Amino acid sequence: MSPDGQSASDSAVSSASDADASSAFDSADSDDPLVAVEDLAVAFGDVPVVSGVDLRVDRGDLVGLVGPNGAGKTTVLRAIKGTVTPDAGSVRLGGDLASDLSARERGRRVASVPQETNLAFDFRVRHVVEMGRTPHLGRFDGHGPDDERAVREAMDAAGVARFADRPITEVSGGERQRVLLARALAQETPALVLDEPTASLDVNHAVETLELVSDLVDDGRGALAAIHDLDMAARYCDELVVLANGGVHAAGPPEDVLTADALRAAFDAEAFVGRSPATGSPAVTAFAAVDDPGAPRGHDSSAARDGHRVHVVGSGRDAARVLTRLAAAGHDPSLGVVPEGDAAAAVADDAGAPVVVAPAFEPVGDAKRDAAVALASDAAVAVAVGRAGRDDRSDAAGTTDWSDAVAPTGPNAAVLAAADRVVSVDGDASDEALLAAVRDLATRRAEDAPES
Ligand SMILES: Nc1ncnc2c1ncn2[C@@H]1O[C@H](COP(=O)(O)OP(=O)(O)OP(=O)(O)O)[C@@H](O)[C@H]1O
Repeated sequence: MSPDGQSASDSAVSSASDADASSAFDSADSDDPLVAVEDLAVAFGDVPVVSGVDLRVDRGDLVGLVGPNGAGKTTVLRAIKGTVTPDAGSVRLGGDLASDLSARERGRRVASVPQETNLAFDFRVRHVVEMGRTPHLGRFDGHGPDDERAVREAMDAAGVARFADRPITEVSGGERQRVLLARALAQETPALVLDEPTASLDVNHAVETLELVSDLVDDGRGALAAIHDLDMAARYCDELVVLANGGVHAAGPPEDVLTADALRAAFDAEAFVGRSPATGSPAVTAFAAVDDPGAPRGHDSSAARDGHRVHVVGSGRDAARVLTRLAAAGHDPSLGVVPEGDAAAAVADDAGAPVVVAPAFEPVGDAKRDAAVALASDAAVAVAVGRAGRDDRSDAAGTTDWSDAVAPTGPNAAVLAAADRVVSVDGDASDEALLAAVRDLATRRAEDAPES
């Protein structure tokens, strides 16, 4: 196939044909998806980029397209816009094959916000936004009141009215991105495709932009957005499509799709997926991969991690961090005993890790202690997270002093005693040291185990 003309790719619509002026798309009455991509394949020359891509955007859907650099997100969006011709498969807009539609009709069905633009001329911002009206104009029409209203509303919504009379060449990268959003809004299409719409935006404008798209979707439009920021994608999108390794790696609601295994397989990243306390949506913490020969990584390693059962003893943020890092590295952690409300307990819940929690101001009961002992003795390794040399203990009143949960006479002494092998770390331990020690002890334990 051939990429067909970069020059046309960034304009709202490249030409106006009257051939289908009467076929104004009104899918409000239709059950057809606004965008349906089926079995799409695109190659540049003889280099395949994506194949077998299926996705659909219905009214009310904000679909996020995520994936590593070079996965083909922009290519898929360009195939939908019609600026790249698929080698195989189909793109339908409102039920009709996009290839059967004129540029004008496509421009009435889908508007795009490109990642970059070649708007080299010093058009005023207002004129760039007015270009969004092109698909709605007859061959000889000027802008009418409806066009002026649409342009005004789009500039207000995207927050560009303030610099409407500035040349586009004299606005910042982030302002330019919002101008392109305004141009797409002025097009008043049922579907929007956005390529990294927040890439150059400060945090306030990034949130405003996604809130705006989200509101438009709630009002009945549909949008497909390539987004690198996984937390933002999880927060705003109804569904995520993960592109990786030449195709769709996973698709579905963010909480189903953003898992540590999926991130490892798609992004080759070590990541912990928790929950944002503020929004409740998945929150991704990625770590620099630690060079570890025992831990295979790579494209086909989604289920191949050599993880071990590791029981963590300790409390607070230090234990939370250790648990997070172990889970991201593919281990299978558990935790306890920790006091109710502890930061590490919240992380364990997010990780789906077994955790034993005891009331903060009472002695640790036998049942709790036994439960943690069982977890520790089942683990290949226990990690004691604490401050070396402390000797805190249950006090005379019978409550538990959690200030150093791993002290030799502290509340978890019996739990640590039950573990086969124990790694002791303090809060400053490096990831490398922690992971190397865990893997080393786990491997030695496996070697020492009697043959069955
Ligand atoms: N016009 C082109 N000619 C040849 N190869 C291209 C062309 N456009 C893109 N590619 C290649 O296709 C692959 C996918 O590129 P694409 O821009 O779609 O990825 P992406 O997922 O959007 O990446 P990023 O996250 O970095 O923006 C890359 O390897 C890229 O180099």
